[in-house]
Amino acid sequence: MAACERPKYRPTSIPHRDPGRHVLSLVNLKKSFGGIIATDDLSMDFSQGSLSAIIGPNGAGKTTLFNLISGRIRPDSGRIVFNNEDIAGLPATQIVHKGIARAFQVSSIFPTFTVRQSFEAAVLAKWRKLNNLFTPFSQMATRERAQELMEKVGLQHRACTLSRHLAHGEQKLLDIGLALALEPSLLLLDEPTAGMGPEERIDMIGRVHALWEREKITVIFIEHDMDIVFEYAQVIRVLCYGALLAEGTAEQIRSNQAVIDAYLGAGFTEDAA
Ligand SMILES: Nc1ncnc2c1ncn2[C@@H]1O[C@H](COP(=O)(O)OP(=O)(O)OP(=O)(O)O)[C@@H](O)[C@H]1O
Repeated sequence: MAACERPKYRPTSIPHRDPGRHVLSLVNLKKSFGGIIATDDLSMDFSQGSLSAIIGPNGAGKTTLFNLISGRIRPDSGRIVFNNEDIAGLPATQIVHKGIARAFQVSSIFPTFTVRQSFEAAVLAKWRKLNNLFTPFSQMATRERAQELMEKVGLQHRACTLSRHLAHGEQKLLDIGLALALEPSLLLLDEPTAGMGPEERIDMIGRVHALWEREKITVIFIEHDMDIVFEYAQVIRVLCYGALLAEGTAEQIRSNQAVIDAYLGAGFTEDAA
């Protein structure tokens, strides 16, 4: 892939405008680390119930963007409007409470738990947040909810397996399932197919797509696999040096000259044909 050069124009073209209700809007969001501008005056809107991808070269600011939305880091300036409320700078725990969950390596929190125990712990954590410490919880209800979540991500056959003994793809499913236990309306997925072979990737993104359809939640995923992005994302946003280079449908992004120049590379259109 071609190296990303700082965009001279910004953004070159935004042919796509999503007409749906915006569940999340980023307004002039900025974040720097010393002299590095990781998020460069980003503004973008995410429609409720959409499945969209964030792409861009290494160092483009994708992870930083997820860190900002999920409250892991605070922006220098700008707004993150979620369900009409500015959540910029709120602590991560409060943001989860408001309905944004991020699936990443949570399984490592429960390495000595079985899959069922991990789900039960996540369900209890969610319910404890909603009630007070002394609210009695039915073991049956916890078990049923954990079972439901395991089935949602297709891990019910691994209920008695220790989390750390799961295969790589199964760990990812556990991460996603544990994020779903938080009952989010917006789910952030950080490279759901990373480290997988071609067949496993298709299987994983197929599961993510099925979940998105069934749960009717908004999903934003970071992904490097262009075949997956172009096949599954309704809207694709391309970052380059922290700025929005372009946004649009697969067709629009594929043929966007600025994206080809900065990210996809000149050979891409011929390869795709
Ligand atoms: N905590 C930090 N301290 C200093 N610099 C950081 C920090 N986090 C990110 N950066 C820098 O900000 C820029 C954006 O990084 P980020 O990880 O968001 O990019 P990315 O698009 O997710 O990259 P990749 O695809 O490699 O994961 C990079 O130059 C990175 O080195």
